[in-house]
Amino acid sequence: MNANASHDTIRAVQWHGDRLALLDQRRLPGEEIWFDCRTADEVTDAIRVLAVRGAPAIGIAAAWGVVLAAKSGVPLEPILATLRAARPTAVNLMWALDRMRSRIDAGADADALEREAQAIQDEDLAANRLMGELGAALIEPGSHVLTHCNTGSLATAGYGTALGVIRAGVEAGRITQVYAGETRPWLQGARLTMWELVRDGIPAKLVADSAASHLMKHGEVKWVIVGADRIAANGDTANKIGTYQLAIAARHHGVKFMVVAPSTTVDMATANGDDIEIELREATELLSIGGKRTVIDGADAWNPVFDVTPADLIDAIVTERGVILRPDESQMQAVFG
Ligand SMILES: CSC[C@H]1O[C@H](OP(=O)(O)O)[C@H](O)[C@@H]1O
Repeated sequence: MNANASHDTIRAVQWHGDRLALLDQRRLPGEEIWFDCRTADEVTDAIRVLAVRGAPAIGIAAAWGVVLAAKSGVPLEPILATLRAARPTAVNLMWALDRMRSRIDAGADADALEREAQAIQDEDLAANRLMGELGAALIEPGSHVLTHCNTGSLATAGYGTALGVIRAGVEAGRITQVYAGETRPWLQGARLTMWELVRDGIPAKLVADSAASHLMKHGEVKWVIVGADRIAANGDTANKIGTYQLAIAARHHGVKFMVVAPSTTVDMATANGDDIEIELREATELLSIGGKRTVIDGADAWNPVFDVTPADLIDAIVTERGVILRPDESQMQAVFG
């Protein structure tokens, strides 16, 4: 691994006092294009089109959207509502907006809201580093692991959740090979996770989503390590589409399954995974690749972009508050109740 790992330099969401600079994740890995959001509505649009994506990152971006609105003096109630509706599954978005609202209700001015948004961002980075250590400690030296989607610096304030565990595990010699699933249809794994891992000099191989079970069958991986968008009160976990089938295959093949997410991803107000809204995105995202249509005209598609892994298929949930092994409602209540 490159001693000057670049993960410390990837900050996909950057506040500049009167604008929010975003690294456009639709353009990676071919182009590193930045653009500025100067209004809350521009932040909402950026979240909607996945220019910024990843559960923690969209919560952080939304918090800065509130600051942009407060500085411009527009009424904040409609701004909070519009930001909240940008995407439905990742609870970090609602958590961040609720935290900003509580400061607004307490009379915070624009400067105080700016400090709050900065705190949200800084706390996320600190949580990722702690989770990296906690999760890596579970992994026996010399392990190969499989990850899904992108849960790295691009999806957070930096370092990453599942990818943070992988970074810490590689640094500690506990992980010697990473397999990254391509993550159809938006290709977060192929386009974003491989970009982060190659930049860090971490040994990584891309695998087709459909190759994951075959990989596990041949004993190539010890852990599947993924992020989360919403963890319900019983430990059921919503994450990128394809996660559920990875968990089924992992259990079948005796591979351990780790979910890594900050406490801002835990939603104790949602009883179980059946109650988590799964975002359905446009069929066109499935009917084309890189803007080129790959399916006959007239064809339609069903494009859910998250699924729910039941708690009984999860071996460990790693948060900055600690590790929950074989999560269930009572353990979740003990830590997050
Ligand atoms: C630490 S990112 C968590 C989560 O967010 C991603 O979804 P998306 O790329 O659609 O924003 C993916 O589900 C990650 O696991």
